[in-house]
Amino acid sequence: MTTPQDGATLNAVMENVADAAACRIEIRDLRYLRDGVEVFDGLNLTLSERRVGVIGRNGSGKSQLARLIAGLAPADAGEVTVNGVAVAKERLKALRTVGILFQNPDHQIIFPTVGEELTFGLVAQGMPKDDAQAKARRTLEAFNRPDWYDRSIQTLSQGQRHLVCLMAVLAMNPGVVVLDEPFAGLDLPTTLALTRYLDRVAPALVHISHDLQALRDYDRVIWVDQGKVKQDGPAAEVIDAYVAAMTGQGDSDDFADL
Ligand SMILES: Nc1ncnc2c1ncn2[C@@H]1O[C@H](COP(=O)(O)OP(=O)(O)OP(=O)(O)O)[C@@H](O)[C@H]1O
Repeated sequence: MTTPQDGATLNAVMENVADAAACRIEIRDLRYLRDGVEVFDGLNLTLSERRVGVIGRNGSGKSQLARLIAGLAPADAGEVTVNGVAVAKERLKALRTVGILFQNPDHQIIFPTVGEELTFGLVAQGMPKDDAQAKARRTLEAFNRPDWYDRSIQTLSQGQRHLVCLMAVLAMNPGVVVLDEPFAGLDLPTTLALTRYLDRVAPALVHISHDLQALRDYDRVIWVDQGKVKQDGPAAEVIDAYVAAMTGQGDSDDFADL
């Protein structure tokens, strides 16, 4: 990947970037069932740090938490608000408040060209189409990809598709970006480049990952286990406790609780 613009230039193009200090996620008495399976029963969390990591075993509830914070699923009881917006109910406001990146860009990209993909999110936010197209072009320029506007998604590599998703999300200027393992399967330089982009311009990040190293410098890490917060605190402390516990479990060759 080629070098992006510096953070100040990116911020200027992203426009109206939310103040990181004002970003706040409130999860109150959250109950959530997925196809009859109880994923959360009374979860409470307040997140106001700039970089929050979420870790936990397969099936512990991390992706469902990401969907709930992004407002993509309604809670069965309780509420999730991001910067005061009830994200599942106030969908238009939620699109301006929180963005999400999934593991597989092909689950996120809908349109055949890069320009259409970036324009779509902005129009969904309520921007007139001409303005949205102009902003899509400005965003591509900020990421040193001005020639990608008419580029077919099919001609892009997996890493490049991730970059399209990232640009589409950041063009919408969300205060909070939720990352649901978006870099799994990418090579190290691509992962580092995408992470650097995010670090420069995303006001607040909630990053779900099995890559514990990527979260070591975060302000806070939450270990989720069977839909509950098992440990919550400084990154190094929580990650070390998690590794110690998982190393013990890994010795047992038991998949029963997966
Ligand atoms: N589409 C679905 N239908 C029914 N149950 C689901 C669905 N998706 C997830 N679940 C259940 O919800 C629970 C939490 O799953 P979730 O995907 O949030 O786990 P995760 O922590 O993200 O796991 P992984 O690390 O494997 O991605 C699991 O018990 C899972 O079986």
